Amino acid sequence: MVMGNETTCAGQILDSAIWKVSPAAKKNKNPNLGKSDRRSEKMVLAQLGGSISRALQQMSNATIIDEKVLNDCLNDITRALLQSDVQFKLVRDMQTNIKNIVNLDDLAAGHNKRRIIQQAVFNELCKILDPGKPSFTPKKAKTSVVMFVGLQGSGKTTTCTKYAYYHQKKGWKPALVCADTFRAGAFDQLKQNATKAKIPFYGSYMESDPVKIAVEGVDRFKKENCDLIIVDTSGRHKQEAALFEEMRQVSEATKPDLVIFVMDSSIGQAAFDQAQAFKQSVAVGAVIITKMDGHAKGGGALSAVAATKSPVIFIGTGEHMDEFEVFDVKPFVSRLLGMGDWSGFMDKIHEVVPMDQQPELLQKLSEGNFTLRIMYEQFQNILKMGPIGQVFSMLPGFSAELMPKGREKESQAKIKRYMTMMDSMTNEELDSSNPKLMNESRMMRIARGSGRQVREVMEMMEEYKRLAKIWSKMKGLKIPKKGEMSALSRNMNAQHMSKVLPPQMLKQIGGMGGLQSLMKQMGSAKDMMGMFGGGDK
Ligand SMILES: Nc1nc2c(ncn2[C@@H]2O[C@H](COP(=O)(O)OP(=O)(O)OP(=O)(O)O)[C@@H](O)[C@H]2O)c(=O)[nH]1
Repeated sequence: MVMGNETTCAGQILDSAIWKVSPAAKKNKNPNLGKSDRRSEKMVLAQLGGSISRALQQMSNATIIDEKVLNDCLNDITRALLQSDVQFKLVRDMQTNIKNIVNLDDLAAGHNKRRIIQQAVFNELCKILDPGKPSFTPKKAKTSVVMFVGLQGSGKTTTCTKYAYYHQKKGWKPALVCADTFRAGAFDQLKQNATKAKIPFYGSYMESDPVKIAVEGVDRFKKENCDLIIVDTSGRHKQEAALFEEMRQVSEATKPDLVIFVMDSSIGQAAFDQAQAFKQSVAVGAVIITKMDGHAKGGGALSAVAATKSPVIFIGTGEHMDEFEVFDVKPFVSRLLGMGDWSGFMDKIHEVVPMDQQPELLQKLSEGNFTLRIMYEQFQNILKMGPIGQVFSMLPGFSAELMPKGREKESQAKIKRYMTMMDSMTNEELDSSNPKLMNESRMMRIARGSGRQVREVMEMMEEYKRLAKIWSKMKGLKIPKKGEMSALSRNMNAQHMSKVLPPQMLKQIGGMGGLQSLMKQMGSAKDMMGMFGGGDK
């Protein structure tokens, strides 16, 4: 037996975001997303979200909404879902439900049609993704055994380590048991991952009985008071009886508190059957979808939930240990439909802008006094936020589709270029909010100092002026403290927001009327709050 050594168990951004997306949004040509968008769910289903948004837009453009227009719209949505690998039956049920919910008389009476149907689609997608009961949640300092199951190559072993690492960072004492005796190299892989993350592990090169290893490992770590014992199991290339029998035996012997089914997001229509087959052998209680960073259409996630009646709890968004995200249904669906996620966005600001800079920044934001230094600091913050598209997609009205592949990288490179030029500025230049200070000779000096063209310095100044203009519109805006979503909605009125939002975004929301009703709903309806990330936390 081989045991791992027990080591020490181991705004402004808002407006800059708006600016940056605008040129890309205008183009809106390439909905495909690539590796650079690795992070996350909101990117993965961008195409689906885009198709649904388009269907809704087309419908709301129609002068009269009759049964035919509604049917056409629902057919487009259905097609988009099927193309994204959502199971046929789920899609058909969803269509029927929406038809039952949406009242044509309401639509005819001039209510905001797009929002009514969007809300119905939103609710239906949430219903599919939310099985109604949360999965077992392990408790810190109380031993839990969690068993991972899934086909070979689904990302199971990687995900076990990510799951352990995620909890370890939160102060848990996790441990990994390798009960995969089928794939040569599985133990080495787990050992390597575990060592890197300083997580104790248990496994064997010699023993061929997975049940024996699993039991020994679990016992060992129980004695060592580990609070999260994770059992990695074998996989097979395809669903076969021997695998399911083995899963059943390991489960019976280790009595896991939770069985997590790991599924590769790219398996498409096979998702439903595969998930169901595992559920029939062991008591699957939660699902983790991996490789959401790839080109998967992602609809399989919906099918897996439906098949196992278990929630998706995390998603894998890359090969690295920390490319792992908690999965939340409502923000996921709202971003999918291009509805944005305000609380996520605000939380991101609070997460990224250092605490000591926050009051000052918010003060400046409300004063509308925008200097090049502020721009520099905010560029730093934006770069820290990760892919810019991730921030954009949190804005209401923006679907990730508006941030096509390639533009993001370009935007990041541009920001870095601007920062290099600003490094060659004097304090006086950085702290002035008067663009006239930047005369020709200063620009030439900056270009020389940073090894860039004068033309590029001029371009940066144009960008600065545009940003400063948006900032001036943010004057007086009160930004809520972390998690204070309802305060945000109270403090921002539609008038204010309509000035700040780029025109095409405003159009997407449904013009001033759409924005007003959106903000009203944000302030009152609890459900809508959920739509934007769950409301106050
Ligand atoms: N891009 C990406 N790759 C992933 C992700 N999760 C896992 N992988 C990769 O997928 C491949 C298979 O992952 P493993 O963890 O070995 O798969 P497994 O399901 O444990 O395979 P078996 O042990 O044979 O059952 C590896 O190359 C991983 O790095 C993810 O979220 N994104």
